[in-house]
This record gives sequence, C-alpha cells and structure tokens, in this order.
Amino acid sequence: MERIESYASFGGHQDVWKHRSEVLGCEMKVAVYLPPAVADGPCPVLYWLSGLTCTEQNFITKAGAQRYAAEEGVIIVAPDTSPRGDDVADAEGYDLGKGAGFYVNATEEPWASHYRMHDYVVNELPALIEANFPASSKRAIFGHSMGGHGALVLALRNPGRYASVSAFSPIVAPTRVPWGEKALGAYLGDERDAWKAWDATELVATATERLPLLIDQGDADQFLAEQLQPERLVRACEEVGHPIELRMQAGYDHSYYFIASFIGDHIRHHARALKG
Ligand SMILES: N[C@@H](CCC(=O)N[C@@H](CSC=O)C(=O)NCC(=O)O)C(=O)O
Repeated sequence: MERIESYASFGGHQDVWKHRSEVLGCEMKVAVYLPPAVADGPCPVLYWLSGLTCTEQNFITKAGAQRYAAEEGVIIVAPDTSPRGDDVADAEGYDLGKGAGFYVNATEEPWASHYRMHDYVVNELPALIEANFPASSKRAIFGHSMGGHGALVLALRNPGRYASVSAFSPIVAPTRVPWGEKALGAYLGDERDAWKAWDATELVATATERLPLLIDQGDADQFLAEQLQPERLVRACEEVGHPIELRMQAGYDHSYYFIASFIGDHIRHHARALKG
C-alpha cells in the first residue's frame, strides 16, 4: 500500500492510501483514520460505506468523524464506492457504474469483471488493513444511503463478522425503489429473485444473527419517500423479531450536514460494541 495523503488530526492521523485490488482488478484509494490510541496497541476497525457519487474523500472531509474516533480509540476505514480506472465499465447518470457500486458482486457483463464491492469490503480490505495497520480483528460497519444499504446487507449476509451495524438514510429495500431496481437489474440481471440476496428488508427474515440495526433518518430528506422508505425495514424486522431502532430526526435532509450532526452517536454506539 502507498500513502498518498497524510494529515495530523485530533492527535491521530487521517491518511489516504492507494493499493492494487485483486478482487476488483484495479487500483483503489482508501481513507484510514488512525486514532492516538494505536500508540498503545491494536485498535478495532469501523468501516464506513459512502453513498452515490462519493469517493473516499466525502466522509473524511465532511462528516467530522475524526474527533470521535480519536476519543473512542477506533480506526475508521472509508473505501471508494466502486472500482475505478479507464478499463472499468461506466454508465450515463450518477446512479450506476463508477461511484455507484452498490456493494454487490455483479454477475452481468459489462460489470462482472470489476464490480465486486461486497467481496472487496468484506474480505480483501480487512485483510489488507489488519496486515498493514495496528488493527485488531474486531470490526463494525456503518454507511450512508447506498452505503447504508451496503452496511446493512453486508452485516446481514455475514453473521459473526461485525460487532455492530448502523446506517444514515439507508436504501433499505433496493428491490422495490428506483435507485435499487436500476442498479440490481444492471449488475445482477433481470431475474428479480436474485436481487433479494442484496436487500436488507428481505434478508432480515432469514438472518441467523439478530444484530441490532441502528438507523438515523431525516424527515426532510428529499429521497425519503421515493428511494429510502425505512418503514419497510421496520415492518420486516417486527415480523421476525429482529431488533431495530429507527430514529426519525426532525428537519434534517440527506446531506453530510445531517451525518455530521449524529456521527458522534454512531461512533460511540460502535465503540461500545467493539470494546464489549
Ligand atoms: N447528484 C445526485 C444525488 C447524489 C447524492 O445526493 N449523493 C449522496 C448520496 S445519495 C445515496 O447514495 C452523497 O453522499 N453525495 C455526496 C456529498 O458529499 O454530499 C443529485 O443531484 O440528485
């Protein structure tokens, strides 16, 4: 891994690294915040998954997470949202292709050869982080919008892998909303039954681990009614007794101003689980 940016931040360091991904078949950038506590030994790792149009930069420059990660002694890893490079397929529009990997393993061409963000985030990236940084193997995951969907789905698909999961404004039912229908149709093909394995609202029914879901959602979010619909996940959880806390936050929209307002709560929530 090669460090390409480094900034002192709250007694620790906010760095950006680039590395070759064998899973994605391209070079990737990833942001890593190391809290001051790494001087005393390995720290647990909290993975952040960003939303549509984002790179590894949005979270580290807008969320204000470093202060809380420093206080709690947690490493935060924020990868890019899709494979990158001239030979990676792309599409018109911000909601498919580069910047819109949806954290799935694509099965359809022209996507299948590079778009394997599930395997990258769940397997390849933690192996790299744990081999190259003072990181323990305790992991948690959170994210925003498309990345909130990613956090929920990756935690539900991989029982035992994460100590905790949370999301801001997640796409909870991608099989039933326009952003998800477009992306899953392209990446996985026309057979809608295959999409269900990538939909948190479908996955809670058969989850073998009842990991509590924490969700913050602004009630002034411009995407709430058409794309997010968190009530679908609440209903699915209630049907099977899966623990969920949906916090509707009055007046907040879909932006990083919302995320920054509650990021401390989420980092403390994960720190409790990671240290428990
Ligand atoms: N450009 C689009 C909307 C893009 C957008 O709002 N992206 C969000 C995530 S949406 C779901 O995944 C985001 O995080 N943007 C980056 C940022 O720094 O705010 C449009 O204009 O409608």
